Amino acid sequence: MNIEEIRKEFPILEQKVNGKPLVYLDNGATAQKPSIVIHTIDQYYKEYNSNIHRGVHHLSQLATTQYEESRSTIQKFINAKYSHEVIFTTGTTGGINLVANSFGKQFLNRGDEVLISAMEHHSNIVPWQMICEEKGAVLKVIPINEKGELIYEEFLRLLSEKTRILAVAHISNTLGTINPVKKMIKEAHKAGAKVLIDAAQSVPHCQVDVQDLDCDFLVFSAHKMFGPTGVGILYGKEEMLNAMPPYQGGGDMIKEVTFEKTTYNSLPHKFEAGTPNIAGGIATAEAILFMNQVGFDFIECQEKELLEYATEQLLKIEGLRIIGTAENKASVISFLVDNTHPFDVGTLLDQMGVAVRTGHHCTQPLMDFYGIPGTIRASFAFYNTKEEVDVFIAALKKAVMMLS
Ligand SMILES: Cc1ncc(COP(=O)(O)O)c(CN[C@@H](CS)C(=O)O)c1O
Repeated sequence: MNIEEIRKEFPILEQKVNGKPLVYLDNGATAQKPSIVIHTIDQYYKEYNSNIHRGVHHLSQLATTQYEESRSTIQKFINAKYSHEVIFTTGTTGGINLVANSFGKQFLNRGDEVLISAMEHHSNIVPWQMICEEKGAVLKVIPINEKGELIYEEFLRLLSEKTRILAVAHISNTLGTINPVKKMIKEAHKAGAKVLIDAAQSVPHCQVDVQDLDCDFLVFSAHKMFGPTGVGILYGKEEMLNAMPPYQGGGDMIKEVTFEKTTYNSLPHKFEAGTPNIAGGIATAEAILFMNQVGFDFIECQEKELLEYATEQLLKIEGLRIIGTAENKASVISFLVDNTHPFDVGTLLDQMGVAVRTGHHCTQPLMDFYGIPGTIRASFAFYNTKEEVDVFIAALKKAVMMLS
């Protein structure tokens, strides 16, 4: 598919905002949905809505088959060894909380260390703070440099025999920095630590292969990769997930319940208590099949072009400073303009139909590092175009003029 054919698959891109064509540059917050994803959810509720794993009737069998086939599609998408290593969660946040609590309960003890980085999203900071407080473990933070890159020597220095788990973003949602996670995983394993990769911002943009990475856990959200909200995926190595206690109790996660004792279900259901977002889970597979149809060659090439072009045009604007200038970067640009506040710029851009995000992007410690309250962030997806970048730049120039 060429870019015109791709954009036709996203109905929302035809929308007007404040009378202007929508230019959607907030894909880091959530991506837009292709028609096949929308249709799949509509079709489920119209044709075979029922609960899964329990009913003997036709609709339940159909829904169960579709849901479990989605699990297999996800397994192949991230190249997991087994489909039961794919756990449906509520999102990246849900997945990290599951690992922090279950892994933490089983393997974290007083004086142990959890290692994260200074660029982490709050959902990869707060759950670890909570479990460290509960278990008397210590949270350590890998510092970054002014460009927004991890200081690798500091990472190696902070790793020790006390490090139980390393939890880092593959790609920063605020800076766009791509971290060298494969070699970090190798080093962490040498030190005896397990590794969780927050792949919320990488799965939508590049091929992620969990066996090649050799990570112990990897989490991401369907809504950032063109699927529905309320669905996330936790990948975990079979031996890790089998060694961890359930995270939530309820239906589906049990084998047998008596008032004296309950035995638990096997993987993946041990970690999937209660009725899930069935339609969302099924539609997630369609989002993946759509991405496969577009192809990562196109996705990575298109987004690289957009990043380079947008960066070049932004740097022509006087008083503009880009926050996050890593050598290895994804299509996320955070920036500030002298004598303006991000919120004001974002508001004026919205009046011109351009959707960006402003604020701390759930990375307040990162804002503290730069000594700023927040940034303006443009985050691109493969359906954005250079023409949209031109509209964005013209609107930004107008906004800056109005504010100065
Ligand atoms: C790196 C990273 N890690 C975790 C999350 C949380 O994803 P959830 O689907 O909300 O659970 C996000 C979501 N970042 C959004 C909302 S703050 C952004 O605008 O950048 C993320 O980018």
